Amino acid sequence: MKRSKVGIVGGTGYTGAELLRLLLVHPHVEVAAITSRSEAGQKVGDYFPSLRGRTDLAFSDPESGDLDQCEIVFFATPHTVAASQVGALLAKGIRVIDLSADFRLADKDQWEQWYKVTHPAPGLFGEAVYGLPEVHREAIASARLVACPGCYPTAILLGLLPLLDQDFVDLTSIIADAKSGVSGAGRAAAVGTLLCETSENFKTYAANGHRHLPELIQHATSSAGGRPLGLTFVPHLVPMMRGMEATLYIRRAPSGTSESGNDAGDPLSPQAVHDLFSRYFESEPFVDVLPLGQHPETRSVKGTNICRIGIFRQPGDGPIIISSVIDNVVKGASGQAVQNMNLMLGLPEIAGLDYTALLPG
Ligand SMILES: NC(=O)C1=CN([C@@H]2O[C@H](COP(=O)(O)OP(=O)(O)OC[C@H]3O[C@@H](n4cnc5c(N)ncnc54)[C@H](OP(=O)(O)O)[C@@H]3O)[C@@H](O)[C@H]2O)C=CC1
Ligand SMILES: CC(=O)N[C@@H](CCC(=O)OP(=O)(O)O)C(=O)O
Repeated sequence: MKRSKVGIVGGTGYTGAELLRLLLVHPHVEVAAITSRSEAGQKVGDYFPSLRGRTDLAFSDPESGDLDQCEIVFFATPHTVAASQVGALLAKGIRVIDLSADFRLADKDQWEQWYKVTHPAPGLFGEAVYGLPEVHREAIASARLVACPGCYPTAILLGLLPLLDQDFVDLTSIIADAKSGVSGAGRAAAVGTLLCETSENFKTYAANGHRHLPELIQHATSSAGGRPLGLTFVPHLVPMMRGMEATLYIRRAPSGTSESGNDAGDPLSPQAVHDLFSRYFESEPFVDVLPLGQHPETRSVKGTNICRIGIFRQPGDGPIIISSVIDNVVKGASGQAVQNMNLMLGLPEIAGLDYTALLPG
């Protein structure tokens, strides 16, 4: 079978390197071009010793034209880079998967307010399909521009989805308490991610409003059929390299029944919520709903494209508690991008993504 040619813009960053790790052993595609401004001409295997012997590719300059041979190009670049460059690729019939936030929001003014810069491609607003396969699988398959979700929205939305269109849930009081490994900040991040700054330390950041908040609200509201949604989202930085955990607190709608959470017939009992999640994700290859009472761990998904979910409730009529874990660099970025690519190329969705986490890892 002929392999489809794919290219990567931003090959020296964390998500670019992770795309390489996944794509160089993918059975149906060939990485034909990978760009870096700073390392153009350098052999990929010399730059990343982990990839020695896996490829003869060298980084090329983004302006070299090497991407033109590709059927699909990934942008693993900071915000605004994809928006500046995708127009030219789309005009040549090349499909694009953007890992950055350039096309995740529907409203240009809102995007500019949160990203504090003028959007370089206003004409492409509304064009991209949001690359969360669990919601938009069919649209992704035929899309020419896919906007991969942020890592926090991936973990949080997957933990909320089955509940969003349920009348018994109070959508106005959801709390998402999320923690990310340091790699989430990218390789180019400076002092804030140094070992001395992050080890033996734990902190909130962007508690006044993280830029993933409008992305979360937009896509959760859409899955809730437009019902108004109130979400408090606070991210934390934890001293580990990879991994993300989101603890979600979801309360009963004021009009809902208020019997004890364990009563038969109570839609907010742990068993009922577990049944709902199990049915919802039954045929999803990358979402694993744990048996009741089991706590998901980030190390159980490290290096994999899996989102693992646990469901809990404390005695009384308190909130349902969902714990959702992903590897921020895989399901939160590059793995999800490959999952989207598989859909776009009509390949099995799990092709090149069937990994098990390292333990210990
Ligand atoms: N890290 C993570 O867990 C996640 C990251 N993301 C998003 O994915 C994108 C990439 O993130 P990450 O890999 O962490 O970032 P890094 O900072 O690690 O890498 C960025 C890459 O982009 C290249 N680059 C920078 N500026 C330009 C430019 N103007 N033109 C072309 N290439 C450029 C850099 O190479 P060079 O300078 O050599 O050209 C480098 O290879 C970001 O938008 C990020 O927000 C999304 C989800 C999770
Ligand atoms: C730990 C850390 O700093 N994480 C990043 C999120 C990474 C990500 O998904 O961001 P994009 O929306 O930029 O793609 C942050 O909070 O800004």
